[in-house]
Amino acid sequence: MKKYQDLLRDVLENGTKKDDRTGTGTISVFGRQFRCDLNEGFPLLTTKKVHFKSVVNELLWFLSGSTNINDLEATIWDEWALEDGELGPVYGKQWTAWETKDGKTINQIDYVVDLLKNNPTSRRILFHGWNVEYLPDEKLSPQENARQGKMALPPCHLLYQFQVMDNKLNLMCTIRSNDLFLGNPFNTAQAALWVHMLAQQCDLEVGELIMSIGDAHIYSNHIDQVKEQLSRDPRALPKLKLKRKPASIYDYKLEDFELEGYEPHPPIKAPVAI
Ligand SMILES: Nc1nc(=O)c2c([nH]1)NC[C@@H]1CN(c3ccc(C(=O)N[C@@H](CCC(=O)O)C(=O)O)cc3)CN21
Ligand SMILES: O=c1ccn([C@H]2C[C@H](O)[C@@H](COP(=O)(O)O)O2)c(=O)[nH]1
Repeated sequence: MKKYQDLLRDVLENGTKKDDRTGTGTISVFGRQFRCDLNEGFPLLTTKKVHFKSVVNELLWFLSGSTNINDLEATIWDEWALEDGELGPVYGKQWTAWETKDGKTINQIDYVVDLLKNNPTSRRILFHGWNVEYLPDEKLSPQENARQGKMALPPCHLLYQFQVMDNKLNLMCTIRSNDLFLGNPFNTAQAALWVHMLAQQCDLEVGELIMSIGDAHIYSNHIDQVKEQLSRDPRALPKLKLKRKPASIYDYKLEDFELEGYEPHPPIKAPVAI
């Protein structure tokens, strides 16, 4: 993942100091892309160990439609949830049960699977989470927003646009705001998982992943960790093995995902900005 290191260097060299909602402060650039050919390996960082199980768990949790951290086997959302575990209508709700004015719901994932199988030349194969009716008030805390039926946090990875060319499945994932040290490694690996899972379900080959980022930032309390990471040499990317073909996109389990040859540098801890 030299491209990831190049992005970190770009932000350190060209970024601007900026205040932010969390009060932590960032160095930011605006508008960056990097591309990964998924046939060259699975894009999981090797310059620090990323907890792959949490990456998979969070994705399967989104896909289940749950918005409650009690259904998530990871602690990464704890700081934003209400006492009962609720986060308001965040990712899983918008992806699988977007509410309509007649009181019904639309499953955007079903729509994507249907198009990939039945109309793969379409240029409309996408799902997104930016449901303006449920956006939080930035002046209130995540919990206050969730209590009022709003999202605790608005989506960061908000648009997943797929395209099929030469029987290969490509994805452009748009992220409006990206915590490059903690969030980005999860976001990139999950986007790659989407391509692998949908390609398997729809009898396609994996193609290219394009990560397209709006505000790409390094938090002021992640600088030392970033420098440590930049001092490390990237290693060969692991390979992802899907151990079986589940009956549908909703039937994947943690045990279905196996990484071969993941030999990263040690983990690096960093505080999360709330
Ligand atoms: N500031 C901020 N950055 C984020 O990346 C982020 C948010 N807020 N809010 C919502 C979610 C939660 N996400 C998170 C939160 C924490 C970690 C984190 O602490 N990761 C550690 C440990 C991972 C684990 O527990 O398995 C890491 O070293 O990657 C990662 C993503 C991504 N999102
Ligand atoms: O998947 C995610 C979720 C969150 N983030 C980061 C990006 C920002 O640092 C914060 C969100 O704060 P906003 O003020 O709403 O932009 O969380 C991420 O990188 N990836």
